[in-house]
Amino acid sequence: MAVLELEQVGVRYGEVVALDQVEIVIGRGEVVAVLGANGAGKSTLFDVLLGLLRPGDGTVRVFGRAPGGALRSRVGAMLQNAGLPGQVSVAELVRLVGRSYPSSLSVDEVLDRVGLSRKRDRTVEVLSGGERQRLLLAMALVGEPELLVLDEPTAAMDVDARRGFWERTRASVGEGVTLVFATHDLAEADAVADRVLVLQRGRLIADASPAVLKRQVSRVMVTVSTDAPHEVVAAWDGVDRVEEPLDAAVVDGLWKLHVWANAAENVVVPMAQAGFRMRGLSVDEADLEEAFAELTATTAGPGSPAATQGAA
Ligand SMILES: Nc1ncnc2c1ncn2[C@@H]1O[C@H](COP(=O)(O)OP(=O)(O)OP(=O)(O)O)[C@@H](O)[C@H]1O
Repeated sequence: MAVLELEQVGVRYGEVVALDQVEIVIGRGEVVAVLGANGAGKSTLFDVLLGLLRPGDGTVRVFGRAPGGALRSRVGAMLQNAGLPGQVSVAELVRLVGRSYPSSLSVDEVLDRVGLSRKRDRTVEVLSGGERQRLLLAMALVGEPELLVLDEPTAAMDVDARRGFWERTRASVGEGVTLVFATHDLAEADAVADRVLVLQRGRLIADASPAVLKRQVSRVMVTVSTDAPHEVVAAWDGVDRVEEPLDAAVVDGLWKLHVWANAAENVVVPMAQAGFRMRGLSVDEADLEEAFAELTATTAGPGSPAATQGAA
């Protein structure tokens, strides 16, 4: 049985379409990253999954039932800007949250897992931003949930803190626990998740493994001196764009081209097969973040052909 099932889910805030015909099925034990720019609909999606918001359209099922209610005992959540009481101690707060679950980890164990043991008797108000995040994670983990929903859990962390956070989270999440988290960072999604969902203005524009998504958005720039005409190269499959550097002279019947393509072989193989000459060949990988920003920026609205369906 699927852990999460969204069918044609739509949410509007007045004129703003926050989720638009979203279809997602997530199975037991999957680790899924939800990516998207600010305002893409990630938090709205999480509110819907947790039963905090009822969608205007479509249906949502969590463990086969409507979200919220009694299901809360099977779900651990860490929401953005969650309010925390300031005067209570770290250990007390985790203990209180643990009591709301039918079975829970011991407070000391969960604080150890998130690296907060030394702060157990401190009041919440004196914690640093990163420590608050770890406390929120402890609160999400204490009830041994089968589904863990984390909304931008590492937003306030530097690179080292992020690495530590994910090491602890992955170590704390047992076999069969389903983890869904939001992030702005494709590299983080790649490092942590088996599957990436990309939201853009409320629409799901990609649903794929990080490797497939990277291939989809990855670009290389091939630089080559050749006698292949610009327009011929531009017409090959997988080639996005061709530029001739303005300052490059024709030397020995060859001119320099910069070719952006989704793989170097899409340039080099047809060039060799057609018998064009190649000299000074070099290949540069496009930056992953840049390529991803391009995907979310250029993919048009409804019915976009760039949508990648099906986790590979
Ligand atoms: N309570 C609300 N009232 C009106 N509009 C809202 C409300 N909550 C969200 N929105 C709008 O819905 C859209 C989706 O917002 P949402 O918070 O889900 O995006 P997000 O992907 O989580 O963004 P961020 O990365 O900034 O957290 C945005 O345009 C946002 O302005």
